[in-house]
Amino acid sequence: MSKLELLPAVDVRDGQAVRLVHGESGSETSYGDPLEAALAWQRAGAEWLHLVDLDAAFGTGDNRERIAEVARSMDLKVELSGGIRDDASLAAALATGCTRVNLGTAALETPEWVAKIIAEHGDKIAVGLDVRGTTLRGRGWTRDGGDLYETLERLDAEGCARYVVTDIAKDGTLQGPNLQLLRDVCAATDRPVVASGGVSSLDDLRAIASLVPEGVEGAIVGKALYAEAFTLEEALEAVAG
Ligand SMILES: O=C(O)c1ccccc1N[C@@H]1O[C@H](COP(=O)(O)O)[C@@H](O)[C@H]1O
Repeated sequence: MSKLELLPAVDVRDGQAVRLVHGESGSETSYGDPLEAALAWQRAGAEWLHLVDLDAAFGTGDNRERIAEVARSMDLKVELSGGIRDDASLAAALATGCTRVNLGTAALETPEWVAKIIAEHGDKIAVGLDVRGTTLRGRGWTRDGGDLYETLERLDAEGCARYVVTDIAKDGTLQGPNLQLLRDVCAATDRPVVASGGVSSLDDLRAIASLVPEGVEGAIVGKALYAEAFTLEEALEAVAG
């Protein structure tokens, strides 16, 4: 079995590292300084950081300078998300030196622009497929944005390099990942899939790792790490191929 990549998450709202439940604004638990959180994951051996500007995703402002400071301070690979919806926000995101960006709303609302930047930037662009059931959600997960599988087919045809798949119903709940959704998405695309939402235990990570042969490449881990359900060192050991 190949190794599953782990991406500890640092979501930033109002300058603080936070975790949400179901991605709902107002459900924040704060975990302090985002740079300290990111450095802690790096010290623990992370190869990736999933860094999210939640205010930009919700349209309640942005944490652009704080996010850039975190991204630039890291020696590891950074996946940057939240509010990347036009040329200016994309340029600012790429200027942080991040390894790739992850687009949500733009893939639903401005498909021509997304097709153009996929053609220009290749695997520096991932698309976040944030779903309730099989309906995509954008604008801070507050607005419906079409059918998962129709959008996946379109993005595949445009050359999208990878997908970050989040089951909103699971996100931030510590109730376990939606393995069937991951299997279904992997069956519908030949592009790698990063799993997001619901991880609560090392067994959950082992279950996601069992889907590597089907196309799952990585897993984002948030609340379980902050809630100390396990350490990042234990998680990396659990999924080492
Ligand atoms: O990660 C979350 O908890 C989250 C909650 C609510 C909205 C967005 C969230 N996260 C990330 O934001 C991007 C979408 O941002 P945008 O639509 O491109 O502005 C999405 O990929 C999630 O990773």
